[in-house]
Amino acid sequence: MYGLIWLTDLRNKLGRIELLIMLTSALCHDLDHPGYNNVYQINAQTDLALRYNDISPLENHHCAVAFGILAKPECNILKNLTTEQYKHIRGGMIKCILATDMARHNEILNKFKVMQPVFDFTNKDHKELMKIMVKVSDISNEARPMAVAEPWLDCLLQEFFNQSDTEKLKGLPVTPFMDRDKVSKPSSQTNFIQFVLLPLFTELTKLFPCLEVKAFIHRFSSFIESCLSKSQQEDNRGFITTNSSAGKS
Ligand SMILES: Nc1nc2c(ncn2[C@@H]2O[C@H](COP(=O)(O)O)[C@@H](O)[C@H]2O)c(=O)[nH]1
Ligand SMILES: [Zn+2]
Repeated sequence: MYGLIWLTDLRNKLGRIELLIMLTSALCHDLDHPGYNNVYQINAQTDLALRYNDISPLENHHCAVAFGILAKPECNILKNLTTEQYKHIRGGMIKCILATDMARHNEILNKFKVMQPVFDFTNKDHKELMKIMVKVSDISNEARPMAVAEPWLDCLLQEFFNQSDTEKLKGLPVTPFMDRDKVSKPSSQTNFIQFVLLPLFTELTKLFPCLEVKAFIHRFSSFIESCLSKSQQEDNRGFITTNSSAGKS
């Protein structure tokens, strides 16, 4: 989120309170995540699903935990604000964190698409952008350099497989995109990139064309780096072979 705010120059387009809402939401949006998604929570009738009546149980929980932390005097970064400012920030954070429920992905993206052609940073209704920014920060692991992205992806797949294993064990419906017998790393990622990430990035880059070039250069430079390091390894191997054969002769 911090990087996105800089890349898109949002510091000069939104107010400081909006920036605070986005940064704090991004930081808190997955607090106390149990590693099992909403579908599991609902099917397994967990305490969270019962508490939140099956409505975005996880995101409601992350948000409640965030405000529980903020209520502690030693953690309350909002304590010097006015009641009005606090209410505004709380309302904004609740909207942004609840927007990270992937079941609402299309609803939120479609709303943003509609306002795209007439987007106005000063229009109150166009604060939808803040949700999009939090969502992009949440799911854009794949936009980072491969060396950073891949270990996180491995953790995500481990989390998926753990959930589907538990679903099988408990006789619950098995979430297909988490099933180790049905998905692989490439199949999972090509689908996610094609159907979720690209449509989201496409909309955001219409508003911030600078992202397209920067993201491309970033990806391209890491691709070049990996090619270079591969060719260097090959060179090194060649060097060792030449040397050892020279030694033999
Ligand atoms: N197959 C992939 N799914 C991904 C990836 N990045 C995110 N996601 C999905 O989004 C949710 C985000 O919700 P969260 O509450 O867990 O943050 C996550 O669970 C995945 O379902 C990805 O790179 N590949
Ligand atoms: Zn989440």
